[in-house]
Amino acid sequence: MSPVAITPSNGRANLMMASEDSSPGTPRPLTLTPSPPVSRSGSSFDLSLREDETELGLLLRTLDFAARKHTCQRRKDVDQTPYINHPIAVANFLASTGIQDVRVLQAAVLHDTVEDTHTTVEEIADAFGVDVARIVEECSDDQSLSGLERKAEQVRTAPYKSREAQQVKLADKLHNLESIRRSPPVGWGIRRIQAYFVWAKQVTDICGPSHPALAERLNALYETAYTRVNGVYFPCHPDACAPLTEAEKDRIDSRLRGLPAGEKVCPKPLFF
Ligand SMILES: Nc1nc2c(ncn2[C@@H]2O[C@H](COP(=O)(O)OP(=O)(O)O)[C@@H](OP(=O)(O)OP(=O)(O)O)[C@H]2O)c(=O)[nH]1
Repeated sequence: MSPVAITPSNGRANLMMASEDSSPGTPRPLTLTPSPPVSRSGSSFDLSLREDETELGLLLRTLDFAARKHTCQRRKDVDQTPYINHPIAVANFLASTGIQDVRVLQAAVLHDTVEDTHTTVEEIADAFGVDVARIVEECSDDQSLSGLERKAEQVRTAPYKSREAQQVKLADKLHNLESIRRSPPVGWGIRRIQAYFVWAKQVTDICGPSHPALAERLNALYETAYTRVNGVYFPCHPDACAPLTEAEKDRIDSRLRGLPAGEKVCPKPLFF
């Protein structure tokens, strides 16, 4: 996705492509100065509340927007969980660890809409204000890059993201990592799981200071997450984990025993 400079204008979005003045074919300039906290951005507090709308109503409108955008999408786990479960869980991690800024919770709910659906940053700014749009933009990978390049970009740009975007990143990674430990994406083997954990730790080590409560949960996970694939037990993070004990193997067995074998996706077609 292209970098977008967002400037507030009468509470409405006024978005300028950062590359507008570049000649065609010129690589787009990358912003490498730390983003100011959203709370100190041009719009001092842009909540985009509609007339008579409460913050709770705004959050529900945001959930409704994200649910529509992700309607046809599923997660990669064996259950093919509805995709919307992920952004809801990310927002819930933040709310349950003390984040009260509704713009951060909205951005968490919306964080994959630009990257994974046809939603634009401008559309989000229009519906929810420039602050939320900017956080979502900061959390969106450039889809024109390869998977490996996107991963490298996340590590490279993490220090320059706003505190709010870093908080969403922490919650996003925590949910993905917990999902992998509980039920790895179909087809993922040991190497891929460990590579994801190693990479995620690089990103979350940088973002950690933005929200110590989540950083602590992530560190606990890196140190204690083990799983089993094709009968082989292993630590999810090859370096951060303590040696695997027999008691831990039993815990893995009992956790995985509850998982479906993958022959039926959930939900079976149920229509109400
Ligand atoms: N753990 C897990 N991940 C799932 C699942 N379903 C979808 N995903 C998404 O898949 C990506 C991780 O898979 P990769 O193989 O590393 O990434 P890629 O498909 O985008 O190349 C994550 O997004 P990402 O944008 O690459 O990473 P992130 O920035 O969201 O962490 C994650 O949000 C699932 O069931 N479990």
